Amino acid sequence: MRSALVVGTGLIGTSIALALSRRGIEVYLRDADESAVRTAASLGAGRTGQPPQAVDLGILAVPPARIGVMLAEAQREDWARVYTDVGSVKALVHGAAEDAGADLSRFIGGHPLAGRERSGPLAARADLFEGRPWVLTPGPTTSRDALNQALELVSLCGAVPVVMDTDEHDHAVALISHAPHLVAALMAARLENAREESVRISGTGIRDLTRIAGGAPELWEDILSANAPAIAEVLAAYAEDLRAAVDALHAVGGDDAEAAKRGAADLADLLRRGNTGHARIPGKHGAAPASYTGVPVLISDRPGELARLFAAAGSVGVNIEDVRIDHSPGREAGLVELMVDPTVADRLATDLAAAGWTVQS
Ligand SMILES: NC(=O)c1ccc[n+]([C@@H]2O[C@H](COP(=O)([O-])OP(=O)(O)OC[C@H]3O[C@@H](n4cnc5c(N)ncnc54)[C@H](O)[C@@H]3O)[C@@H](O)[C@H]2O)c1
Ligand SMILES: O=C(O)C(=O)C[C@]1(C(=O)O)C=C[C@@H](O)C=C1
Repeated sequence: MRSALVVGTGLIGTSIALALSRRGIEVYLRDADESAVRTAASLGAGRTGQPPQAVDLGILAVPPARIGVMLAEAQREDWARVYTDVGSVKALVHGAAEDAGADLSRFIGGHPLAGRERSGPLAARADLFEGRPWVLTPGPTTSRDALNQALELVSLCGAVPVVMDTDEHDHAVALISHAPHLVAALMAARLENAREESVRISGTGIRDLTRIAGGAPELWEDILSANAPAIAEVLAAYAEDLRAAVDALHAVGGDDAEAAKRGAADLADLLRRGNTGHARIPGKHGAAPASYTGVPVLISDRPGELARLFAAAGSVGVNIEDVRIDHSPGREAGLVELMVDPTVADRLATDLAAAGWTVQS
């Protein structure tokens, strides 16, 4: 691939454009919102303006409901040789593209399973897709050229291609992305009118569980509507489990000793199922989930402090696998947990402490 056009320079489009530009691809940017294009260009994601001729790959990174019609229009105006999209649902996109009269042989559906709870070009990151699954949904008529260009895109973004059919994809994301998003929103919505005294003491648990509830409501309304039946099926299963959990809790808190025992066993069973399900979620690069050890370090709230801490870990040869930051508003310090291989955790704690960092035990 030599050239690409990204339509929709928000979080995902700009992240892709940044990754491609860094790999030397000539990237053109387009968006209905002029300021989004200008911002993306100023970040180094590519150039504004019309490409002089059709580019190798057109990447449609707009909300799912817009993709089908946009593909047909792009093909009529010959923006690119072949196209892919990044929409979070796939059957609707393929159906809408067909209804709009698009040439499906020059299109392959795509969906990177990476994102953030923030929108727009300023939230973009060139490394957003590193090691993440990127689903491709070729149809019966998809050309070899479209498949190859999409595979090259995935590889240039550092992601891992996974081929699926559209229905299989939509059922899978209902379970692992869309229903969880709704539940996160339900949990966060409970805080809307909660007492300030309660919300103030929120810890990392509720923060982790509700992070994605911060996503843009317009985009998520579009995504959820486009995959509604599959999501409703998953929610109905949650509802059964919730009913059982409520019954178990009532029994545990009641006067009947036998019922309380059964209720406790039901709760334990649910929690065990949770452990098993959680353990199945793949870790980085699609590998089996690794268990890392956290090294908690207290840092002051000064610009550059985090970068200095990462550099300190790097200088003693330790790879940081993940990081959690607990930043309490109004405090001058934050707690950073460096997640590392268990075999190097003690050495890292000792070396950081020796270098003057406040490592918590
Ligand atoms: N947010 C995520 O975590 C995530 C992850 C993977 C895939 N996706 C998918 O990526 C796509 C984009 O999501 P995002 O999070 O980048 O959203 P975003 O809101 O950050 O960006 C979308 C951009 O599309 C532009 N746009 C909308 N309609 C347009 C049109 N008709 N013509 C030109 N530009 C138009 C908007 O102005 C905006 O700049 C969606 O299809 C979404 O389902 C999102
Ligand atoms: O990490 C996040 O913030 C996301 O919302 C990412 C996430 C996901 O559910 O994993 C959300 C929607 C996309 O279609 C793909 C990825």
